[in-house]
Amino acid sequence: MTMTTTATILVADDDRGIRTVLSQALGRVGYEVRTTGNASTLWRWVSEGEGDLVITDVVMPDENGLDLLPRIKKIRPDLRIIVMSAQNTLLTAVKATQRGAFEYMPKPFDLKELVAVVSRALSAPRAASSDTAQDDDEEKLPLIGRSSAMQEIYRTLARLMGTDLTVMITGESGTGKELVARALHDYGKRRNGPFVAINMAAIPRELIESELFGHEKGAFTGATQRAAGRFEQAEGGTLFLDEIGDMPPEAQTRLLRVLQEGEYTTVGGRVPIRANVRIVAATHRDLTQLIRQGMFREDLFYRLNVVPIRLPPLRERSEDIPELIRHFLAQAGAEGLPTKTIDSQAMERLKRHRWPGNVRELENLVRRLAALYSQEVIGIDVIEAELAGGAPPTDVIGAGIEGEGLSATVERHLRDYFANHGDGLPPAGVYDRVVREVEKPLISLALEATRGNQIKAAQLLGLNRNTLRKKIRDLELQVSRTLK
Ligand SMILES: Nc1ncnc2c1ncn2[C@@H]1O[C@H](COP(=O)(O)OP(=O)(O)OP(=O)(O)O)[C@@H](O)[C@H]1O
Repeated sequence: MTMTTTATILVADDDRGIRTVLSQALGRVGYEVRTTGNASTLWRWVSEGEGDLVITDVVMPDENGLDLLPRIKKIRPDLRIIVMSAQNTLLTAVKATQRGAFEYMPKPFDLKELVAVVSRALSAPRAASSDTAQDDDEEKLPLIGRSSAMQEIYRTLARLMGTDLTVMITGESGTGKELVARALHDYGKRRNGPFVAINMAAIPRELIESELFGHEKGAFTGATQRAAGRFEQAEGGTLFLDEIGDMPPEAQTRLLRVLQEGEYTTVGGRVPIRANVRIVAATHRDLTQLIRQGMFREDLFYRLNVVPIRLPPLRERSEDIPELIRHFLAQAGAEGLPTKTIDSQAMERLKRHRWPGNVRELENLVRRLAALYSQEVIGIDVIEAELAGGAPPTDVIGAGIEGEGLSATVERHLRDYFANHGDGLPPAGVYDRVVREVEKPLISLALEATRGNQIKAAQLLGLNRNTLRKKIRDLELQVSRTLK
């Protein structure tokens, strides 16, 4: 390591406690430390050419630290800046990185880690900083939640922004893996290229290779013309391989070759094609167990697992639930459904729920609340009834919860719904709204059971294939990529 011990560090934070702690910790390692509680003093020091490194807070009385970043970078492009913030959203992490921060540290942080980051920042080579993206203040946050688990994820995402590293996202179903994959793309350097997703569990196994790599005319029966694969479609962008644990062995071997050699051939083709895609993979399965069972190639795992991101189940970050609920209620409101709030007792109950279906389950519940209940404030009774109704389904239609038939369950829901409107009537269009509520899970489950095979799903449902296709479109079910 270079001689960094005489470096001067400028610290700006309006919290005196933090200033003291940082002074002590950094002073102990031998740095010189100057602290201030406001942005203007920091700016003065920087513009006078002082300091070798800046550590700044975001929210300060006179100015937002993030707004200071571009100005500092302009006059002193080489000055390293570490941003610390208790305002912990993905946007803060991303903005800090976009505006040229060396590192972003969500508060509270580990002092040892901060000291390590400082030392890295001072010794890192002064390369031209990565191109900064346009930043859009009004941008909608794609990921909600400020739990420490989510903050760690934002931090990783911010770090990955300037890279093309392969990422493996693991987590239970509905924890937001696809959303994270999209954020990696949308905030990364390939954001102007395509984002292409493919779900291994939703495509018949025998078609996966040709879906991924494309095929030549005549490569197999039915291949009447050349078709581009997802690798080709994702050229210059990101390829999201969802449910990678379901990839058949031959496709695994082919994928491994692409990752090793950077080239692939189409099914039936001979000429190697250079691949220019960033790979993000995801799975809810335990890949190490699949490796042990001989169902997943270990060498492929290591090629994919360059940067692992583990999304924790919702029950491990229940402090995020109120914010997620507000977000989904607002979303429902923006779609024209009545706006609602949840009272505190109901909220507590929701925070205690185990959420086996994670954020997706929560999102669906909030949508039901917005669509099916007339009261503006949702109380504990409604929540209890809803959570009971979401109990695992039994295997026979007609034998629903508490021994009552499906029809009886539906009737009970509808009775409540009508009753909730007292003497008035619910908003017009009840028929379509209710039928949709039933159709959506039914079709979704049928597709899941047939691994996304629409012909089989149509047979199972007893529907004409075209009718099924239309319903999938109308209900906005995503089939080829993710089974919702
Ligand atoms: N942190 C979050 N903030 C806002 N919405 C979220 C968050 N996490 C998940 N969601 C929403 O929950 C739903 C499920 O997320 P997503 O499809 O990304 O999960 P997944 O882990 O990929 O699920 P699966 O493994 O079943 O494919 C989506 O509608 C997504 O928008």
